[in-house]
Amino acid sequence: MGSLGPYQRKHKVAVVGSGNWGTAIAKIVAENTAANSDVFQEKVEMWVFEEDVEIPKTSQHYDPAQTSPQKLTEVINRIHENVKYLPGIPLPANLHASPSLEETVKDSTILVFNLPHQFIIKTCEQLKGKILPYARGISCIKGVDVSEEGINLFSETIGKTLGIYCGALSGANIANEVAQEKWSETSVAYDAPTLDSKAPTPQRSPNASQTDLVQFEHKDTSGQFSRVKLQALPSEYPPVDHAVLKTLFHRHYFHVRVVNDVAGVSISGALKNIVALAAGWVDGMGWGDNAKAAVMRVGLMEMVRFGEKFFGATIDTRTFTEESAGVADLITSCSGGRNFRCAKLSVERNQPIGEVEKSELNGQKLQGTLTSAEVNKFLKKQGIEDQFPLFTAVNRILEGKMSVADIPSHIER
Ligand SMILES: NC(=O)C1=CN([C@@H]2O[C@H](COP(=O)(O)OP(=O)(O)OC[C@H]3O[C@@H](n4cnc5c(N)ncnc54)[C@H](O)[C@@H]3O)[C@@H](O)[C@H]2O)C=CC1
Ligand SMILES: O=C(CO)COP(=O)(O)O
Repeated sequence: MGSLGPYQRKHKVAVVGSGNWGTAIAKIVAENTAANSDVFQEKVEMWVFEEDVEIPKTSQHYDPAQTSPQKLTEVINRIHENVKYLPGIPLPANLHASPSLEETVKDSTILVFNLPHQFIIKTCEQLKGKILPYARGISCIKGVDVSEEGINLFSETIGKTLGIYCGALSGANIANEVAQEKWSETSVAYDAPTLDSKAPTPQRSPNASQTDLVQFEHKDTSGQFSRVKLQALPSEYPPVDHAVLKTLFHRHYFHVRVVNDVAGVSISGALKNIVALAAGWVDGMGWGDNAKAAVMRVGLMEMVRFGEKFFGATIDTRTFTEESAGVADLITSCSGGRNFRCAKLSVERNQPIGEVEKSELNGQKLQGTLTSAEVNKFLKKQGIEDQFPLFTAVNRILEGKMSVADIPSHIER
């Protein structure tokens, strides 16, 4: 592609995570860095939580002479396929798998985080001090960092842990469909940090240098904001803005809309997983599409209520209905997502969902079960479980304290 224009340096992009969605997003990013080599270095590093794998007999790469298991990173780099988490999908040759977190992120200016949410905090702890201080992040994680004490978006948790700004990517994106290049949309949320001198007067810091940026970050359930100082990206690099992020993620089969509402995009991606469990159970009961639509209606209402209550000052509730990350993701997840499919099977087989997850997903992870427990713990602590009857019902069913048959009467209360 063209020249660097006024910029002397190109962005180096790393993807932290290589599961089903992690690998699909790494494929997109590597395709785009190759197609836009004026802005990005072509080679993309992808961190793999290393494990031994066997190439299945059904794969064109199966070799009967290979009798012992092989390292997943070596397989990906040799045959350009993630045989365990995204089988059958050819990966670009400029995507390199690495078992080392430190090597993966070295010198990277854009970090894409894409792991099941239960692993992100530990992974970020290991990244502390290993990244460029002016790097920028995008979290593709669907989950929220909830404890009894408070809620953080994972973009915020990543940002705080690493001292960087982090946005979010979320949408109606079943990974296998996106990897097969079937058309879909997504939402990228990025509210670029501003020069401190441009900050609203009450928040302006008298001691800030021209290179300091500030970000106003949701603080806690009181709706307060904390002021976070960030290192500005050196002027040798193209600024990480909506245009650059669109160039990084948009493909002819993956249409990106970039918005500012990081909270709305993240919250809907996390909470729809709880609703998808209920949709799967209801479907497993054979109750039909009307019943599933009822669960989705109440679920969407609770998603919006949760967002307004705990992220009221920052969230744009139109995100829930107008962006891919909102109702579109709810619909696709309640049609063919893993949470939906495993919940449905658990009713049909009368088997705990955790057992279905182990037997059906080959190491992929459900996010709804854990998110349900985490959100419930938080709601209980706030004393407002009754304002979220569907979320509460899902948690009680997972805990074995309520049956799926009780959902209609419970959500009508
Ligand atoms: N799969 C999908 O269709 C989509 C998933 N997402 C979201 O993307 C995020 C990542 O999901 P997937 O890539 O699908 O993951 P996945 O469900 O395929 O999970 C497996 C991944 O977890 C890794 N892992 C296992 N133990 C680990 C450990 N102790 N530490 C670090 N990593 C470990 C595995 O190596 C593997 O890469 C989730 O939050 C998910 O909700 C979002 C859109 C679509
Ligand atoms: O987030 C998804 C689709 O947008 C995938 O959901 P599952 O994790 O339930 O498969």
